[in-house]
Parts: sequence; structure tokens; C-alpha cells
Amino acid sequence: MTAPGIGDTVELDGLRAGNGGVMVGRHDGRVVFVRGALPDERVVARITDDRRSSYLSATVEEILESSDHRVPDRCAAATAGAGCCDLSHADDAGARAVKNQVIADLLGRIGGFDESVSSTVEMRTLTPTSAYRTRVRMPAAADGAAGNHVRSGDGVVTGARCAQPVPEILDAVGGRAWTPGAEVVAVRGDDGVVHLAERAPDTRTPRHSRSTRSRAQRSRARQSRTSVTPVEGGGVVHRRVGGRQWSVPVTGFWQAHVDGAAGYSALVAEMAAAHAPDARTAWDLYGGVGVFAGTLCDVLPSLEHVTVVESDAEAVAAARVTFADDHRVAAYRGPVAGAVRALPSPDVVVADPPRSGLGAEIVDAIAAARPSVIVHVGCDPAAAARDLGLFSRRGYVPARIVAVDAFGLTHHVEVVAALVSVD
Ligand SMILES: C[S@@+](CC[C@H](N)C(=O)[O-])C[C@H]1O[C@@H](n2cnc3c(N)ncnc32)[C@H](O)[C@@H]1O
Repeated sequence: MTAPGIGDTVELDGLRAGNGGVMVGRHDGRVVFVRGALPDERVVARITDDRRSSYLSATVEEILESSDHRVPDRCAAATAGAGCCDLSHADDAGARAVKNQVIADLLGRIGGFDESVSSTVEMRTLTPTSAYRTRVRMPAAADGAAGNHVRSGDGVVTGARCAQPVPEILDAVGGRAWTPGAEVVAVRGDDGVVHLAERAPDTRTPRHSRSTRSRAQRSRARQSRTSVTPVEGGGVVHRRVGGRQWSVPVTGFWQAHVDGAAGYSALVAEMAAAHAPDARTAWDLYGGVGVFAGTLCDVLPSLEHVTVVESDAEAVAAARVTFADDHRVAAYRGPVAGAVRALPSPDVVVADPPRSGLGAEIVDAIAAARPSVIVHVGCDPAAAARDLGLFSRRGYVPARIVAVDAFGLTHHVEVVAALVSVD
């Protein structure tokens, strides 16, 4: 019997959840990563990639035995081939179960934790689970319509709406013709104002070939090279958490879910207050405009000083405006790696790094500062599992791990963990 290749179909059962929106099955002993399936389903899948000897990639062709959590696709763009909502065929409970399984698996395989840790992960869902996103970036197609990237490759799916953004954003974006090849940035502020901006097409030749760079890497490189033109709304977005307000540039970072900043802040508050109620000093690392610094000020009555460390100049400027009258908060502009060696030791550290996580060097520096509690906020569960494992080998173990499903219809999930010293 010859091994299956691209275009062939295989029957798979006993599927389990894998990281990145795929289910994992086996065919003739070989691992198959399948898109469009759910745990425990029996499916016929068509092979889409056979270039690696260790695994095959496939998409579901036919469901032979369906999961109780399967629902009709909830995202028109994903149904039309976009890569946006890779779990739009699961109900909310099914998506939550997938994320829980994936995190438990990663904590074991990458973090090195046993079941006594991985089985304690709490799940929290932020609602709504569709029409929740207040910030999107959309590619403009050759005909000037904005859409979503195709699931793989470089095309744009237009004329079918993604189910994640709040409808006002899509209405505003859809009413305009955009520059072909541009990136459309659309944001709804907490005051209801919709802001639109256009990032110019990137016409320069990339230094690396396309095949060696991920879409996220290409997007970051493009952001550093291209200009942004505000189109509607004024370009300064008003945001609120608790009693504080921020003015954030339209391209600046803010948590995607309408309740994300408040939802994560509530967890940061619970964890800091539980493990360091008398804290006097804190670090808010990768702090953006200082949302978590504000939270710490609100829940730690003895707090005298919190330093926001952030590399983005506009975010630091926004933080300085919001905290202009609060002597407890200082915003430091620069990379975390340099700051953590120079700052006075903290009682509380909140660290909310980009998808790549902290890594060994920063974990070492934070652990060496001997805080009472470290709150790790991680948007990539594999990187978070690695960081938590690194911390535990430096004497900080998880006291609580909460997976926040703030990304309905997708495999994405935020992992918020409180780490305390075993000494
Ligand atoms: C996931 S966001 C978190 C922002 C903030 N905690 C919030 O909730 O709004 C990560 C932030 O880290 C910043 N950043 C990325 N790399 C950095 C580095 N090496 N040093 C300092 N800040 C960095 C980014 O500009 C971004 O604002």
C-alpha cells in the first residue's frame, strides 16, 4: 500500500485537540493534523500537505460521526475560505473543551507539569462570543474591497463577513473603496466612535523570501516600514477600564475583545490581592498604556510605586497622560530586558508579553528580583506553558491558572497565571 499524498482521502477517528485549531489523528502510524474537525469525531479528510515525513496536513471532507458540539458554521468568511474563525463549527462549550484540552496538554508536554497542575486550569469565557472584536486589521483586495486573508496563501476573501468584529466596524469598512494592497485598520472606541485608517501597501522588496517568513512576521515588518493615514474618526481612540480613561492611537495596542481589558484586569486584581495584599512596589511589564498598573493601584492599598515598562513610544505617551496626576505610576520607555535589571525589586510583577512570551532570559531576571507574586498573562498557550515551566524551575510555581476564552470562534485563548515562590 502506498502512503497517502496530496489530494488523497483518509479515514480518521479518535481525534484529539491539537494546538492551533487542528485536531490530531493517526493514519498508518503517521500523525495527521486535520482542520475543520472536533475531538472524538470520525471523519474523512483530504490531504493538503505531505511534505514532511513525520506528519500530514488535511481538511475535513465528510463527517462520519459528529461531535455533539458541532454546529453549522457561524462565520461566513471562514465558510468562504478565510483563515479567521477556525472553530466556527463548534458551539461555545465545544470550543472551551478544545482549549482546555490543548492547555492541559501543553502544560504537560512543554511546561513539564504533571496532572496535579494541568487538571486545575479554570476556564472563563468572555461574552459575547461573536461580534466581540473592537479592533481589526483587514487586507484590501485588488478591487479595493477589504476582506480577510485566505486560510493559507496570500489571497483575500471579500464579500463574506467575519463573525468576530462588532458590526459597526464592518459596516464602516464595507462602505469604502480602499487602496489595493493596503491594510485597513478599524477600531471602535468605548465611546462608540468608529475609527478607520489605511496602512499603505508595502512596495519594498522584502529582505527574506516570502516562504521563510510567517504572515505575522511579514505584518510586523510591514508595520515598521509603511505609513498610516487616518481616514475617519480622528485617529485617537477613547478607552476606559474602571474609572480610568486612555487616548490610544488607532494603530496602538488594546485587547481585542470588548471586555478583554476589564476581564484580564479583574484576574490580575484577584491574583495580586490574594498573594501580595501589602505590596508597595510593582512592575507592569509589556504594559502598553498601563491598564494593569491602574488595576494594581486600585486593589493594593499600600502600593507606593508601579513602573510600566513598554517599548512603544505612543503607548508610553498615552500612559503618561492618563497617570499625570497619579504619583504612584511611572512609565518607562524601553525594552523589558534592560529595565528589569535596573529597576528596584518589586513585590508584584505583571508580565503580558507578545505571542513569543518571555523566554529564559526575562524569566531569570524576574525570578531573581524575588517578587511575592508574578502574574503572567500569555496570549499563546505554548509560549505560556514554556514560561511557566521556566519559572517553576526557578522556584516560582503556579498557584492558579485561568484560561480566558476571549477569542470566540477561534482556537486562540489567553492564559493568566499567578506564580508564587516555593521558598
Ligand atoms: C500583549 S501587549 C500588552 C499590553 C498591555 N499589557 C495591555 O493589556 O494593554 C504587549 C505589549 O508589549 C510591548 N512590547 C513588545 N516587546 C516589548 C519589549 N521587548 N519591551 C517592552 N515592551 C514590549 C508591545 O508594544 C505591547 O504594547
